[in-house]
Amino acid sequence: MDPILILYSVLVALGIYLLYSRATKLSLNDIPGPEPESFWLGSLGRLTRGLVGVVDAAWQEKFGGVAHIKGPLGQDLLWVCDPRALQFIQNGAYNFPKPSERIALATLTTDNGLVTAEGDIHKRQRRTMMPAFGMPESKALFPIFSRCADSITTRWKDQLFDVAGQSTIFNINKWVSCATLDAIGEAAFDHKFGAIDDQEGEFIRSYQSLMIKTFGSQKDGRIIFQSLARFVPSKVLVYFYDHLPSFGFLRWNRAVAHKFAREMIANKDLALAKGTSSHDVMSILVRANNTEDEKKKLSELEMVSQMRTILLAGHETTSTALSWGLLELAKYPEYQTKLRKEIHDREAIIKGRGFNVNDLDNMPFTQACVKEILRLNPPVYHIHRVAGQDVAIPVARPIITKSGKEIREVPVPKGTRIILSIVAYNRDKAIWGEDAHKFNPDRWTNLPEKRDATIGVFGGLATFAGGTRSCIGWRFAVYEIQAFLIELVANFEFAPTEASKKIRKEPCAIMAPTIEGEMERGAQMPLKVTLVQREV
Ligand code: HEM
Repeated sequence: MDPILILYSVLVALGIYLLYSRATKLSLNDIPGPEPESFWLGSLGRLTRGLVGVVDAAWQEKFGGVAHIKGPLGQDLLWVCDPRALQFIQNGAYNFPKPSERIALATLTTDNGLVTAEGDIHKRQRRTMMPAFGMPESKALFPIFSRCADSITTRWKDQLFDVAGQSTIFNINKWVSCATLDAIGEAAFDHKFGAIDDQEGEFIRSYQSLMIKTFGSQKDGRIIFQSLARFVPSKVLVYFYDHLPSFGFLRWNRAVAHKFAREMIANKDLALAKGTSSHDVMSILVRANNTEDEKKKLSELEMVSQMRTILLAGHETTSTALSWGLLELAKYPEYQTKLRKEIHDREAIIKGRGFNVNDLDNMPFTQACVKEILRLNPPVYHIHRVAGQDVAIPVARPIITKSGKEIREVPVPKGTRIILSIVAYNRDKAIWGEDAHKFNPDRWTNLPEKRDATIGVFGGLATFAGGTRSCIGWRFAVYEIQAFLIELVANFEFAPTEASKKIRKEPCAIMAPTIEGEMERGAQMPLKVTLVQREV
């Protein structure tokens, strides 16, 4: 056969194949979205460096629940806050795994724990850990949380005793961060870190503002590298992160945390053998691991990883939520006064017994404040996933495509990186009302009966995510926030300061509070604190 004819036939066949696959291949091209700011960064510069929630709010206003955005070098990404789409992705978690480049990064922060596990390994780890995070186990921790919150009260009262007007400015974040580290130490490990007394100890320092120091203020090169990292094998990436100078602080944290975790697990094993094991999260986990069938057990590295996971996932998240919450209460004194009145009224009823979880049933405004705090300023504002295969993602509200079609399902090609916007969902006006961007705890008493889709594990909020990979420690966090709020608002009044007007919602995987131009000083939340005068 004539070779020229063969060549032509091959080229024609190839052309037909390319046309066919282009016509049948799923594409996001018809889905509306913002113009990229540049080819190099796409829209990710603004999204990852601007104040948390600002770009999300603009996209939600303009494009609704779904937007096709460009990443660095023209990559296609999907940004989602539509309730039905979030529900679909979170309920089918194993079809939407975490992107490999994100797992490589998370491995540096939590090793091979629950946060980085996928598929069957995740299922096995989660099953072993669940007994430690049930309702009764979490309720039992309430007195620990109250005690740790009280340790702030004692220190602040000491400091305010001699001050005129019994009032001064504290960096709330630092105090709350230390007390919540103590709380997680006792509740999760039956260990006293003593952070509130020694705020400069090695372990404490290795966790202070960890996320800001590691993920704050990302340079262009880092954003581009992080996007291209999807093409690099995970092992190479992990090696790379292990040697990159900008992750030096995180590596130090890892060394300190590993030493602590290994000692702790050895102690727990010993206590179990002697029959003196206690009720903290890790002891429950060690016990559960000892009774599991050999094949389902967690290895030593997995146990160490779970300790790091709990420390990381459970500490800065909760202290951040509390810091933002106290700022909102400072900005809205009428709600602060209402909350304090409910707490004092309840104190009068329980007559010095100390609060317990059952008291919360009779404190609706306190509960409303906690929900509103977690709604308005979710510490984890974005979640990252990848489409494991070609998929049509359903949406609650139809989308009008660029070509003018109305669609109820978004066609998403396999491999597409998806950003789940918790912060946008939590401020969706169709769900939370026209004042969704404002702190208003009263909204919880008159929310619309019917919502588009119930997502999340707490209050219909996306704050703790939902489905198979929802936050395992959400009850722990909610009780902790309740206990701290009750203690602090009962005893102190919070007011804004000149510096607090310059607070930024810093994007660094969590929404950290920093002061404009002072990011190198870490998380700051300077509020004026005044001792509440009480009858004796
Ligand atoms: C206000 C506090 C907290 C917030 C806002 C929060 C939020 C979240 C979110 C959004 C996720 C899902 C992340 C993803 O899938 O990419 C998550 C997962 C997780 N959280 Fe939390 N969390 C909080 C407190 C805690 C606490 C106190 C603990 C433990 C004591 C904890 C342990 C975990 C763990 C282990 C996971 C991974 C679950 C899995 O993948 O199966 N979190 N958290």
